[in-house]
Formats: sequence, structure tokens, C-alpha cells
Amino acid sequence: MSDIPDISHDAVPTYCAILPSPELLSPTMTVNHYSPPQITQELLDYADLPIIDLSKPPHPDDVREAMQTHGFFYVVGHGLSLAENQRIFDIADLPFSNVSDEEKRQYEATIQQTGSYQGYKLRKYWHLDNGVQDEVETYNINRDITKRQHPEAVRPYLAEIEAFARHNHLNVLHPILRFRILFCLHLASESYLLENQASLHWASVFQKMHLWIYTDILLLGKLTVRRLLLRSIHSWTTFAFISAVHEIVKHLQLNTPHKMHSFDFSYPHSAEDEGKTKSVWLKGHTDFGSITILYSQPVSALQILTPSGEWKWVKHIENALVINAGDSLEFLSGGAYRSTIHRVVQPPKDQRGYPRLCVFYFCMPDDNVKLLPLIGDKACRSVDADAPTMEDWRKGRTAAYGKSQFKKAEGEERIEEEVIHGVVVKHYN
Ligand SMILES: O=C(O)CCC(=O)C(=O)O
Ligand SMILES: [Fe+2]
Repeated sequence: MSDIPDISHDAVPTYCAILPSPELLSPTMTVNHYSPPQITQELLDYADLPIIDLSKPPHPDDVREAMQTHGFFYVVGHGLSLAENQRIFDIADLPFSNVSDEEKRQYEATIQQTGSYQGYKLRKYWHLDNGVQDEVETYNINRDITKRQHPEAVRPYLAEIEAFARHNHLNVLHPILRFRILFCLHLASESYLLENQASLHWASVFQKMHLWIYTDILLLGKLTVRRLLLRSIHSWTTFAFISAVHEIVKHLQLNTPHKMHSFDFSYPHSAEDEGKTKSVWLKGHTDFGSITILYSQPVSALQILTPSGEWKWVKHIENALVINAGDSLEFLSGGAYRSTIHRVVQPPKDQRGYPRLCVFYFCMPDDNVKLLPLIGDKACRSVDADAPTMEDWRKGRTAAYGKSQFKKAEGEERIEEEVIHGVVVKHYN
């Protein structure tokens, strides 16, 4: 036991900590209210996604189900009130509705030169299909709001935007990584140990580790942990096991320079364009960070590709978050967590003709992280010693998105491919 580092002091499990930052609770500036359209009355084929309540003690099955079966889940009980949620949407509307086209161009992102979305991505930048360009305007703000200047209408609200980033980071991202994903692994692994008659000594070592593990192991699927434990029982020292986990934490959680907000505003497409694109507004893709946090909003358009190959709609839940895993998580976890394929399509009839305002927090590991599996025996894509760093991947995918020539995947009518840093990236129709 002497090789277990003393980690208990910073391991108090406050799985339902969550108080929004003071700036969010006491805004001083008034802002015009943004009113989205009513939810659709159409009966859509919705994905049946699990709901995880961050204000309740973790339940072992919820995250396992969420991450391994669906790859998408809702989060509620995140500590932001409905009024605070609405205020964020009011603020998110400003860069689109209160900034002139001329000023927007002044703050346009230099996406291809820098591989970064910071600033505006204006409409008609991405190619969709058959010569049709996109109709989504996005305003993207780094977690460090000082990295770029902002349009005049946004400036009075920067403190709130920064507080909102901190809220997402500390009150949503961290608890999800720490307590939810971990908890189910702990139970799953423990029963594995017992089932397999592993020595009580190991069970007690595991028990002793678990406070710490509760706070720090993350992003490992049940299978991977089993594999990891198996190795640790047979050949690894406990310390090696802990170190491997520490590595993952370091990469994903501690260094945070590229966390990014995005406020998106989609405009309706013309009937002609809808025809040419088969009503797909954003092709099936994976996100390239670790986890994406999307604030649920009422205009239905987001669909996810289920394991059986069907597109299902994501239903709006008031004041819930929609969370999915991205590429870097898939790489680092050796495929235990899959980056989930999703797309955006034309909304149902009763919601057409309205703009669609979205709020995201895209989470990414540190730029210098090599996207190689930290645990597990295999990467799920062709990544080896030449694996890209997070910076390579972020910039490569950002610069190429909607600009590069896709090739039809062999034998796969629905899939088009591009290659970024030696890794095949697929786009789904
Ligand atoms: O608009 C949405 O609901 C999802 C957009 C999306 O998938 C993305 O920006 O990566
Ligand atoms: Fe996405």
C-alpha cells in the first residue's frame, strides 16, 4: 500500500456542489428578451436519451447507459435557474441581432489561416451539398474572453459571459467527468473483482483508492476499466494504475486554454436550397473536442445517428443540457468513448421560417496533448506514433470543415471522407 500516493486531501466528493457564479446571479445590465418559437406539435421520432441529474447522488447505471449505448445524454440539476438560462440566450442573441453586418465583418474569424473559430463565422462559409452554402452564423468566444476584441453590443456583458464559461467548466464539465462517469465504473469494476475471485487485498486497495478515484478517474468505459484492472492485477503496480488515471486527468481537466463558447444563429434556407441539400443543414459529423455541452432550445433540428443506423431527433427539455463525446475523448480513451455522430436538419413544419439560436460550450484538452490512447490496448482509428496533438487536430478539423473535398467512402453510399493528419474523418448523409 505504500506506493499509493496520498491523494485524499483534495478528494472530497461534492458531486452536487453547483452554485452559479455570482456574476450570473446578479446581472446589472438590462438586455432585450429573446423569444424562441413554441416547441413543435409534430410527433417526431425522438431518441430515447437518458437524463442525468447532477444535483442527485450518482447512480451507477445512468452514465454507463448514456455513454456506451447512446453517446448523448441530457443533464439537469446543473445549478443554473430557468431565468439565468433565459438570460444567457438573451445575451447570445446580441452578436446576431444587435451588430451590423459591417461590424460583424470586422470581427470575422480567420478560420483557414489560424484554424480557430474565434470571432464570427459568417453565413455561406461552409459548403453543404450541390453548391449550397450554410446559413448559420456563429459567434465564438474563447474561455479567456480577452483573447480577442468583441463587438460593441457584446462588451457590457463580457463579465457575465466569462462567469458563464466558468459555470460550464466547474459546475458542469468537472462534475460530469469526476463523479458520473467514474461512479458507474467503480461499481462495475468492483463487482468484476468479486466475480473473478480476485483477492480481498485488491478489493481493499481499490476501496482505498476510490475516494480519489471518485474525483479523478474519468472518461473510461466499463470495458476499458476492466481491461485496465486486469492488467493492474497481473502486471501493473497500483501506482502505475493511478498514474495512468492521473495522466488522463491532467490532459483533459487541468489545462484549459481552448475551451470555447459558441453562440449560433441559423437562418431558414430557401426552398431551392432545401431541395439541393435534402434539407440537411449540417452534415452528420463528430465534434473534435472531448465533450460538447449544448443548451437545449426549442427549435427541433438536431438528430443523432443511432447504433442501428437511424437518424433520431433530439427532443427539447427546458433548461436541460445535451452532452456528447467528441474525437479527442475517443482517441484518449482508446475508443471506450465514441465520438457520436449527429447532424442538423430543417425543423418540422410548424417551426420553419424562424431563426434558431443555440448556445454551446465546446470542451477540448490542452493543445499539446498527443491524441493517443492513454489506456487500453488499441486506438479505434489509425493513430500511431505520428498521432496529432490536440492543436493539430483542432486546427486541422477547423480549417478543413466545410472547405475540403470529400471522397465517397468505398462501399458506403452514405459516407464521405476526408483525411486530416493521417486520420480518416467521416461525414454522414
Ligand atoms: O445546432 C445544433 O444543434 C448542433 C450543431 C453542431 O453539431 C455543431 O455545431 O457541432
Ligand atoms: Fe456537432
